[in-house]
Amino acid sequence: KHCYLFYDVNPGEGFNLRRDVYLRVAALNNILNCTLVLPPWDHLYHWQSNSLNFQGKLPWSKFFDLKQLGRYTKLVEFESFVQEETKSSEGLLIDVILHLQHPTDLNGSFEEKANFVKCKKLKKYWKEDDATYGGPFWSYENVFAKKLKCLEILGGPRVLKPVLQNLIESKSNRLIFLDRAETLLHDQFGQTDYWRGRRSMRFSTHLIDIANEFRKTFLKSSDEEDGTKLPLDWRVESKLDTYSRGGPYIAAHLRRKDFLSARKSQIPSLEKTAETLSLLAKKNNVSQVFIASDASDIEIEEIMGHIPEDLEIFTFRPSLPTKGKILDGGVAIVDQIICACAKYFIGSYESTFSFRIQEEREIRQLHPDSTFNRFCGDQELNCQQPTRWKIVF
Ligand SMILES: C[C@@H]1O[C@H](OP(=O)(O)OP(=O)(O)OC[C@H]2O[C@@H](n3cnc4c(=O)[nH]c(N)nc43)[C@H](O)[C@@H]2O)[C@@H](O)[C@H](O)[C@@H]1O
Repeated sequence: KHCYLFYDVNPGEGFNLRRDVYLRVAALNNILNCTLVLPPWDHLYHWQSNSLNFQGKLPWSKFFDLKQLGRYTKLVEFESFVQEETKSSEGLLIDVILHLQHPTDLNGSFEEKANFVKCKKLKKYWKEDDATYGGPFWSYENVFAKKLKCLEILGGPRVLKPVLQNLIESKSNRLIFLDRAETLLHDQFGQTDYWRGRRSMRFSTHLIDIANEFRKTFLKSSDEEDGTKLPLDWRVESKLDTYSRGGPYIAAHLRRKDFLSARKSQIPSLEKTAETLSLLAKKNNVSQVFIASDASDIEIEEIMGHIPEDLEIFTFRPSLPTKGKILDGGVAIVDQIICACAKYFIGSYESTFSFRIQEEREIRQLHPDSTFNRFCGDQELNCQQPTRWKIVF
């Protein structure tokens, strides 16, 4: 019988870390030859727009191009799967929940391992009756599971494969749910297979169109002129002879909100931000600056107040109807696409949002010097720049 792999991530994690977890699970799915059931997007903590209501139970097609994703791993959207699987309205019964957790006792050894342990204090799952568990399951009510197991794991798909194979082949489990999937590591971060998966994560066409329209209207930028055009099918991408040019603007990802406390010493003041942007625009010989940020309008205005008059600052602020359609998650992706096509990019310290932009720029083959940059805190003396995780084909 064919196996299906479900998963979920610690609820507090943001969109861009989740994208990385997806790659690890997709790599696992590939070596198991199962079908990955894409976990619906639950309302994430960072999706805070007052003008929008509940932004949960979202399919992946809202943000990504399913056809391209499907060229890396076999997959299906959750709702399509449920419709197919449960022809009646009885709900979905998963065979086994595998709750992943970090080993409690490492003894200083970082050897890969996976061991079943007794499940402790898992309040989020409860017994419906002797044979079924209830749980959060992406806010869906009609989903249950037959068994719950806890697995301490240190490692990636390679370590998990035999465990899952055993569950599938010997114990005839067909629907397997990996919870806390962020515990799983990459087998080969930054290698060819990683980049294959990463390149398959093309954004939805409707979001790319919005970003391109913005570039054309405000930034005199287009893929044709900037050399940032990608082939229709990611599988035919290959190394170019020269680096791409990028659009006639510099772009910044300025992470504020919780980073103001979480990364206090590495986040610059608004005045210093403005100073850095002015300098970079001059250095790159451009008069346009695009800012992607979770900053408030007031903070953006303050930056503008410190910028010389010959420099134009742009932010993507969609109309309400557009925002209602693409939601906070879509707005963030449009911001990322615009940053991905700029002549020069500067991001924020250890933000996965910035990391994903850097990857997009590697995929478009812009010069690494124009990509792996970050803002420094006002007091940072030796401001180390981001690691250069360069694309390999
Ligand atoms: C410290 C950690 O940082 C992690 O954040 P970090 O890696 O930056 O990046 P993310 O995990 O994506 O979470 C940040 C979220 O904030 C919004 N956001 C941040 N920057 C922008 C922007 O430039 N434009 C738009 N439109 N939205 C932005 C967006 O919803 C994004 O997914 C968090 O996920 C963790 O929960 C934790 O807080």
